Amino acid sequence: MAIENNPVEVFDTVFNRNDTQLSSQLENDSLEARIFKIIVIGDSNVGKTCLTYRFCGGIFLKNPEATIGVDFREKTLELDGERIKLQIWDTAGQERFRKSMVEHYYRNVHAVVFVYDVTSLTSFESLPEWISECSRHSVGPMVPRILVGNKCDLRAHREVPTSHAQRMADGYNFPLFETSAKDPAEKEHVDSIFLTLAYRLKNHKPLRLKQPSESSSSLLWYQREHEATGCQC
Ligand SMILES: Nc1nc2c(ncn2[C@@H]2O[C@H](COP(=O)(O)OP(=O)(O)OP(=O)(O)O)[C@@H](O)[C@H]2O)c(=O)[nH]1
Repeated sequence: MAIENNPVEVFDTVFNRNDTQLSSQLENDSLEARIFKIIVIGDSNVGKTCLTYRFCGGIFLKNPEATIGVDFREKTLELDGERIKLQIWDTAGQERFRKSMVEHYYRNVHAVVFVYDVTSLTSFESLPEWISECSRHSVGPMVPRILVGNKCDLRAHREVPTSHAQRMADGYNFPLFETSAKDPAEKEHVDSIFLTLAYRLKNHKPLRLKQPSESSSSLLWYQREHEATGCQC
């Protein structure tokens, strides 16, 4: 089955979880690969799922369903001759879908991507609350954070000027990216968000995460497909 045929099924079969087993499984098992956990946070509908799909699968999802709990995607990168995996936690923006998972989002996180929608002032104004939640969950100041304004393709509907976003980013001392998960011409820009984090994380200590078993893992299938077709950064 080609990934384009049914990407939601491919990713979600094994890796959409909203239970407490997930975290302990990830934390207790032995390390098979150097993995960094990156969480993607922000209001519902800002495009977190689409950004992670664009980065991990190279595609744009027109009609993604609201994330329930968390979805995982992984991407293997080769940086300066070193292989690392980014394990990207696409979190639920809706409060009712994130309640039971919040503790798990933040545990042992290596980097955080805060996303807002440039056509929604409300989503931008929510950022301080997302940033505070992150700090409330003891994410240390050394954990890299990035601010991402998504949906830049909707130029006529923009509500958040770059200058405002830059002021906020400077205030927090985070890098700011503005991009579009939808516009194929922005693919490289989307990649650069995660690559920026990857380079910063390269010298960090990796999480000890389990490599899922080959027989049951859609994720490994996905990775093998992409490695076979050379679809890696
Ligand atoms: N025009 C445009 N639409 C986008 C873009 N990114 C996402 N969308 C659309 O915005 C809607 C929400 O996208 P999602 O990726 O599901 O948003 P989310 O932040 O993951 O939402 P939750 O799972 O509810 O937290 C979908 O209809 C997408 O097709 C973009 O860059 N441009």
